[in-house]
Amino acid sequence: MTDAAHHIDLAVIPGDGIGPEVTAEAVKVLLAAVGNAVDVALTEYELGAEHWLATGETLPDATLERLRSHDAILFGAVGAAPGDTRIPSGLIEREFLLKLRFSLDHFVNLRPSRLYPGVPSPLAAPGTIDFVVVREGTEGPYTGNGGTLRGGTPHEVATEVSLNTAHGVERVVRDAFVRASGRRKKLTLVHKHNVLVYAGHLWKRTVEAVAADFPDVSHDYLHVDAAMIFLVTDPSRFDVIVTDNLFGDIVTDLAAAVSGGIGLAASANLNMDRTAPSMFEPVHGSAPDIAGRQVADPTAAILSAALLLRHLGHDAPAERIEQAVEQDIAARSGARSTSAVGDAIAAAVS
Ligand SMILES: NC(=O)C1=CN([C@@H]2O[C@H](COP(=O)(O)OP(=O)(O)OC[C@H]3O[C@@H](n4cnc5c(N)ncnc54)[C@H](O)[C@@H]3O)[C@@H](O)[C@H]2O)C=CC1
Ligand SMILES: CC(C)CC(=O)C(=O)O
Ligand SMILES: [Mg+2]
Repeated sequence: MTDAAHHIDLAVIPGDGIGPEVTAEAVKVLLAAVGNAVDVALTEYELGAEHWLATGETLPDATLERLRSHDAILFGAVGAAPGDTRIPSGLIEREFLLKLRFSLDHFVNLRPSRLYPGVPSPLAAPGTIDFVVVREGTEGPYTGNGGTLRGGTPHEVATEVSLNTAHGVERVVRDAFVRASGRRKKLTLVHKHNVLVYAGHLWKRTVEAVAADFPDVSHDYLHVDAAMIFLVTDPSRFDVIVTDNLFGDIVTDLAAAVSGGIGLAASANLNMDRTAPSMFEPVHGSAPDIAGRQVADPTAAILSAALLLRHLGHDAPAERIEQAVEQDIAARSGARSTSAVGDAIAAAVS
């Protein structure tokens, strides 16, 4: 057996707000699930809005290089409260989080949605939601191409350019087809090519071209606005959704809401070429409105740890976590603290 079968060199970035609270539970459960079978070396990094306030650092290049040396990164969330005027809006999101995702080439942002048995959904019936969103993670409108001309004047012009490359679109579309092939064999491209014609047509042409290599997978297309109707009225029609960085961000918060809440939604930022560590984090943000009160649901972070273990080839402990989460969710009755949820799931996987 290789050393990778027994050892994980894990970077942990708890971040801001509820990030440290939910990440502590994810680490607790991960360690309990692997037990003595895998030696996990943890290195914690203080990064995020609070760190910037204390030091003026977002993501120094030296820190990025240290992060690059780990097997994987477990991340909580970063960001200040929307009204916090001490921190320029977008600074931490762009100069820490997006810099990290782009630098480590996390081109597949995988966000599974499943309505677990026992979870009350505002809209969907049990068993009707089981799809994954494959969100492009390194391009789109999040690349920071843009600017302001004549800022603050009545003639101000603000741009935010969406970058879509043939290479970037092809690799994520191909990944989505591979995933669809291993699932219910249905891929839906979500975009807005009736208005965003240049990017939209590149995505559509790419899906048509890659589809030829996957004759077992059927594919269709929905404009993003109509897709949101079906996500609410008929989520069972989706198996694999592939979409760009911005649409994927929005689609997956709605997907989380209809499948039991943002506290259950896990994600993986994957470098599928394995040229750098992948990063695992809940879909949600730092939730400043509930931070520090031990009321956040750590399930999304815990399920993200399971995705991490799977990515590194530790399928058995990942499976234990997923089953324990499913049982924990099914048995929920009253309110529990963040750490009580983590304790219960950790006990179940030990
Ligand atoms: N990956 C990341 O680090 C992300 C960071 N952010 C940042 O987080 C900050 C807050 O952003 P918001 O727009 O408020 O989004 P958010 O996802 O942090 O919170 C939205 C709502 O969901 C609730 N919520 C989130 N996670 C929860 C959990 N685990 N359990 C129970 N309730 C939960 C919050 O209390 C809030 O009411 C901002 O600075 C934003 O930029 C937002 C999204 C992702
Ligand atoms: C804060 C953003 C950079 C990202 C985001 O909202 C997300 O990835 O879900
Ligand atoms: Mg988001």
